[in-house]
Amino acid sequence: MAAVKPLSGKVAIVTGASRGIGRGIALQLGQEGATVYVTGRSPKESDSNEAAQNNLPTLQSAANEITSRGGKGIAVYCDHRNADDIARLFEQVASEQNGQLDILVNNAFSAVNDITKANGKKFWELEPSFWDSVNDVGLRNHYICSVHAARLMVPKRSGLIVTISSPGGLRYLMNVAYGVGKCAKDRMAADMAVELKEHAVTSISLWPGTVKTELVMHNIKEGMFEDYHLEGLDGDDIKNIIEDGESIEFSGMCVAALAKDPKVIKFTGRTLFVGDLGDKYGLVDIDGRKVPSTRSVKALLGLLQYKKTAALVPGFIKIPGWIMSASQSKF
Ligand SMILES: NC(=O)c1ccc[n+]([C@@H]2O[C@H](COP(=O)([O-])OP(=O)(O)OC[C@H]3O[C@@H](n4cnc5c(N)ncnc54)[C@H](O)[C@@H]3O)[C@@H](O)[C@H]2O)c1
Repeated sequence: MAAVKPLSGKVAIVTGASRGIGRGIALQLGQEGATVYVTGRSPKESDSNEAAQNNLPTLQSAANEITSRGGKGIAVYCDHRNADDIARLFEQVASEQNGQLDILVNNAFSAVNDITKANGKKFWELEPSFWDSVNDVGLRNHYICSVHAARLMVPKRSGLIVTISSPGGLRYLMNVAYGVGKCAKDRMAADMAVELKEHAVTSISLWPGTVKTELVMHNIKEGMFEDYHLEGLDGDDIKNIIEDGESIEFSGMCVAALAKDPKVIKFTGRTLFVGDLGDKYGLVDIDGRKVPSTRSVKALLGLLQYKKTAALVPGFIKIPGWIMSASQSKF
């Protein structure tokens, strides 16, 4: 008889899971046996056209792969810019799962291409609508999803809400709208934790490292990084960093490890780095590589292209989180 998988009987929603980090998280939760609702935009809208034209994966293929890995994948078309669509998604899950929702992963994001195209432009040189492109799906939608999820989780005194963020939450990165959105997500996860803790529901923010998603790999092939510049690095440096990045599934391994941890509430309110969770839970990426922490001095030097110095620094030396936080003090 096949062994029962650790997340068998658990119900998860992963938003924006047709491709990228959301897809990787959904696959890993499915592999551990969960029923996973994966969302993406309507097939009539640009997402699926983009997928078909650019040979990117589709939402239904994510659902099929979850099922083939031993979970149950359910594809739901939901435009996360639209509050009614979001409400319908949670109604569907509540009615099909008898009010049970164990895991919400706030991941959907609509601005990867707009941000790449905006490279080098100041906020006043972009249309004000750039904010909406980044933060309608990338922030507002996560708040709305969390409201609906908490309404299902609080009465059951159980649940895990993971919000996918990035180092843009700590300091200026790429552009103003991006950093403000990420900083707000970290704060949203922390403030939700204050109100959820007495109800035994966990809320954390998770920072992946650099991830070689299908879309950025496609964009590299299309030459979108040729004239790109970021923090003193040029397009070739950025391409190398992305190509050397972690797989879309490593964040998923971390979310699955958190979901399996009976003491996960001890992390509530915190912003966690995937590299640190890899160390804690003994995880390696699907290609067998160890993923460095965003706090690793060696990895940071490597990212800044000080490769010779990085080679001399032991991998276990990490910048304490409080120093990173204090270095960006508002006061
Ligand atoms: N890629 C990286 O290196 C990296 C690193 C750290 C953090 N992040 C963060 O991870 C998150 C996901 O990024 P990604 O790189 O995987 O993005 P992606 O563009 O590859 O995937 C985004 C997903 O969201 C979906 N989506 C977009 N608009 C939608 C809408 N209106 N309704 C429903 N679904 C919609 C897309 O279909 C897709 O499935 C973002 O918050 C990003 O900032 C990414």
